[in-house]
Amino acid sequence: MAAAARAVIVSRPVTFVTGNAKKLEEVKTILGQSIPFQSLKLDLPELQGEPEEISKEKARLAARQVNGPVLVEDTCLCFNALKGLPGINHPLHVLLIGFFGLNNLLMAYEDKSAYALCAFSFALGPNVEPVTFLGKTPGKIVPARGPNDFGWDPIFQPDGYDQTYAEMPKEEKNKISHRSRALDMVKSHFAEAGYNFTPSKE
Ligand SMILES: O=c1nc[nH]c2c1ncn2[C@H]1C[C@H](O)[C@@H](COP(=O)(O)OP(=O)(O)OP(=O)(O)O)O1
Ligand SMILES: [Mg+2]
Repeated sequence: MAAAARAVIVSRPVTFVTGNAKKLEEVKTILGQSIPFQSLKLDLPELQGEPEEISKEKARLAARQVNGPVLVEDTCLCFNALKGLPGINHPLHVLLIGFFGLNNLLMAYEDKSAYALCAFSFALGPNVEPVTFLGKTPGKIVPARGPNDFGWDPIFQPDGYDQTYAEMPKEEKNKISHRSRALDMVKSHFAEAGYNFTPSKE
């Protein structure tokens, strides 16, 4: 990718707004030193609607509160048998808390295929329209296998793998995950725009 003609100096670090420690851990690993950022937990509404719209509105709300550049993220599983439901922040997500609930939910359907969806939005500030990046990883829902320490990782087996997200080494998940695919687009966008953010002290 061609480097931006000139750097755009931004005198604030990027704030990644999340309350989810596991998500933050993955984002830190995936971004490494490529984008300096700090993290912050804010009490934002869990909006309903289309992924892009939910994500953009979350970024607008976050940018207003932070009064600076923000990155926000929403993730969900989408089942093809249910035409993409539950989707981001859908009330059906309570079923995901118990894998039994989820496996029962799909019991009636032959089609166990699903995709992990990640929406990142970046807003340069409170008065700048956010840009959104969607990352998707296709796979299927299986009975839980592997450590149970991050959401639905034990029940999602990406296509082309015989391990669930939970069973595979972290580096492997981070190579193919919905999150890393979306972050690749974020990185390209930052490189093209030539953003040069002031590193955080975190
Ligand atoms: O890679 C993942 N692998 C497995 N499970 C995951 C993943 N990523 C998110 N999850 C789970 C966490 C949460 O129970 C639900 C909705 O995620 P999501 O609404 O984006 O997260 P959240 O509300 O905890 O954090 P935030 O403060 O960033 O909105 O999916
Ligand atoms: Mg959330």
